[in-house]
Amino acid sequence: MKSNSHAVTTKIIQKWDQDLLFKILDNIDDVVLVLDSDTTIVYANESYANILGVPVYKVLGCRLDMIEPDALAIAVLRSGVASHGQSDYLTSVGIDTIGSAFPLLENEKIIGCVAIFKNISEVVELSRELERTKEVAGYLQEQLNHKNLPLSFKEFIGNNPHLQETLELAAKVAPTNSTVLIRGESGVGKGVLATAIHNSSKRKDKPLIKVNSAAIPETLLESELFGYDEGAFSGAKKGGKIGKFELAHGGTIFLDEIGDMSFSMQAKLLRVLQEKEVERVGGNKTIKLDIRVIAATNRDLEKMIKDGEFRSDLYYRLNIVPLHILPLRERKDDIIPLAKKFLSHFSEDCGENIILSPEVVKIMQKYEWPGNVRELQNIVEHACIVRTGRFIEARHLPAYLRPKSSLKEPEHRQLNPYDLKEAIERIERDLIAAALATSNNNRSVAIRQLGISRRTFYEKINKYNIVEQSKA
Ligand SMILES: Nc1ncnc2c1ncn2[C@@H]1O[C@H](COP(=O)(O)OP(=O)(O)OP(=O)(O)O)[C@@H](O)[C@H]1O
Repeated sequence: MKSNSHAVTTKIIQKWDQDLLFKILDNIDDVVLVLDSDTTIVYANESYANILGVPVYKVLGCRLDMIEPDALAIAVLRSGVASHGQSDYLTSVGIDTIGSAFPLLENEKIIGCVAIFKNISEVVELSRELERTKEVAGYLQEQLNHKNLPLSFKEFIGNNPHLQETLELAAKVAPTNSTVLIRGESGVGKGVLATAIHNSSKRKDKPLIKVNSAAIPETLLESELFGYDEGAFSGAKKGGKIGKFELAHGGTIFLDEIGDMSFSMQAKLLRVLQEKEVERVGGNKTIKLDIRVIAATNRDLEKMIKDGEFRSDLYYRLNIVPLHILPLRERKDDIIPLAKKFLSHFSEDCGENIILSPEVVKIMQKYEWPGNVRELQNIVEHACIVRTGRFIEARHLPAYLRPKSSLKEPEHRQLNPYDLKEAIERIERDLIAAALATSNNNRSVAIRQLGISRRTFYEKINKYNIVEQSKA
């Protein structure tokens, strides 16, 4: 079949000689390269010279393993196995290529290799541009998700759809004077949400007074909340003391941990909320109040009512607009954006761009976060302090978060700090993981940053078992 098609060609072209063949090869856009068995370049067409930027005669006779030791053609020459449609990065000239290579055999012996490939740097650049555009689109989408939310809500990080619903409802109720009850586990951001609501209300220029009912001893809570008059009790300050309710006049009072308030205190609080006036302890004057109430709790108030621990009348008074913030384990999509937000604070402080390694991303996504966002924030802060370079690695996390294998390592084998091979491997592994993390898992960008060939890159990610994460 092949000899037939050649026969037809020779009929059309009468003078079939080497010059003509070379002219044809020089006029095609793809690079054609012929190597002999020791990788010496025995033929290169004009396209190759164009890529290199030097005339062909300068490369003829040169050994490719000296110019481009990781080139696909060399691997084909050594293995004897042809390769088709394979992409390759030419480190010496900094271009991405795609092509094929096949060995030349004579008496079953490899005597050389032919490589045909094209420069796809423009395509790679376009795909990189596409990646960048996607990133921008993602960012704009994020902005759009927040489009209905007032500016003060931008501080509240989280794109989880359920969370967004909560934020939208919060934004709707914010400009009103309605009482809001924020529910959610400890550390989910109830305080942050209360601040966002206050800051987007008409009261934003007036005080937001926070009271943590669980942190104030029962005996002091009443006077803390309502204030006292001089001589109200032994040890009372001269001139009395203004209470938190009075302080919040014109603004908002945030009653945190409302479920931890004693039953008798609940009755006093209810009276103040109903009457909208307060009487200082030991005083006989009522003080009119203009306040907005935001309460929060991590307790199961409904169960507490059943158990006789929480007053149902106060519950109904507070539960006018309930807002529930999901625990972090139920909105895992928010973990990395939150971690990045905290990282950006530390990065700003130290003037460095601190980055999470892919392994850390994986660990964070897997973990259940019983302490919610507060725990995440603490862990990021801890890691930023103990890290030595720009990258946060698993070893910078608290021991309870680290994978067992990395904890066990020192027990099983004594690390020799002078073992050069091990040290180089460690650095290689860390750099590749870091390059992937910084490039958002864009392999081409990572390869370029690392300055290694695509093949070497793949060999190494297999060798070190580096697992890329979904884009953070
Ligand atoms: N969505 C969020 N965006 C940014 N920071 C957040 C977010 N949620 C929580 N945080 C941060 O996490 C920490 C804990 O938040 P916050 O105090 O509001 O939680 P909480 O639910 O009120 O906790 P507790 O019930 O223990 O009072 C704070 O430092 C806060 O800045």
